[in-house]
Amino acid sequence: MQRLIPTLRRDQVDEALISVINTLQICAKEISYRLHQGELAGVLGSTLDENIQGETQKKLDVLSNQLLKDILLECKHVRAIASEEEDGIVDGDESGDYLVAFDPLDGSSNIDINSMVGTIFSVLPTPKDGRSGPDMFLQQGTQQVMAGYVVYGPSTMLVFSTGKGVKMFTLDQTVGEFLLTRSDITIPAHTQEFAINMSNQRHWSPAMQSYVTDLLAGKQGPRGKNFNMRWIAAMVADVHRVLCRGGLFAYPWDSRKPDKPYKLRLLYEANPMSYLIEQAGGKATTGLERIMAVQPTDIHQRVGVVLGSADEVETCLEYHTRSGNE
Ligand SMILES: O=P(O)(O)OC[C@H]1O[C@](O)(COP(=O)(O)O)[C@@H](O)[C@@H]1O
Ligand SMILES: [Mg+2]
Ligand SMILES: [Mg+2]
Repeated sequence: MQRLIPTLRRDQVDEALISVINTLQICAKEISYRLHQGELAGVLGSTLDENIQGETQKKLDVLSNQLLKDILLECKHVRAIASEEEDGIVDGDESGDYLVAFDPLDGSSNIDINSMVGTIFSVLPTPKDGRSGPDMFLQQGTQQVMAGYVVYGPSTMLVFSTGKGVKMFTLDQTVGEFLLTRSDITIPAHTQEFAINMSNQRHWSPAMQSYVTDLLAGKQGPRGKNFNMRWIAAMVADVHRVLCRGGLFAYPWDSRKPDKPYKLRLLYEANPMSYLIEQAGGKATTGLERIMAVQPTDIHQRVGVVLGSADEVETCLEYHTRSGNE
């Protein structure tokens, strides 16, 4: 089975980027080890702090963030990092060619129940126009040179793309190395499976409500087929399932908190996952436009997300278009 670094060299990935990916996989192994020790490592539970988004931080959110930050900033190719758990960006090496944005621990609510969580990352080129600070990160998702995630499940998997398809590596615990287990991932265009937090249904836009109502109507409804539903409550795990067997994943606009109508973050969650989904032949939209075409205006910005099997995403968009994209 192929090891990580030789696989990247075969794909002619540039050495600086290989070094960034290598740094990320070192962090992943460290986080994976702590997670698998679970309660024994004393890392479960919450802290008394909130992050910039007003969410209570879990001990593992803080620990994973610190690990990624410390190790990435030691890599001379990293110009700066931005994290869901940091107020602002943190500068690295002035001459670094890459910026790394990450969600250190995705699916935090799953930590204490020993369910799937992950780490999501996105690598952007350092702009050469003299920009500094957070502005460096305000690039469209189409500019990403690499994106991926680590899913800490029954096995730990590293899934990423450098623009040449999606590859999946599995951590071999016996030798401590990520080995290539699947490549050229392709998402089927059709699906009969969707993932959405149904408890928010009454807060969605009329278009989204009517789309999901028709899915639930099954064979007797306008879609003429039955759909299955799954919700792991960790985007990383739900998107992993979509990459493995197709499906539609959505966290759409909702009216619960008018000042915070979206849940998922553009830089740390939506863009990297969209990059993978598109690399695997799927589609990723906000409900209005391609996610990777959104021009970020703030590093912590949030967006609506509808992604997955191409034809199903298109169908969902038709409901939005018909209702005038309200
Ligand atoms: O609480 P809900 O509505 O099920 O939301 C789950 C969603 O929130 C998230 O957990 C947000 O990510 P964080 O855990 O990094 O804050 C997503 O991974 C997931 O899709
Ligand atoms: Mg997250
Ligand atoms: Mg998180």
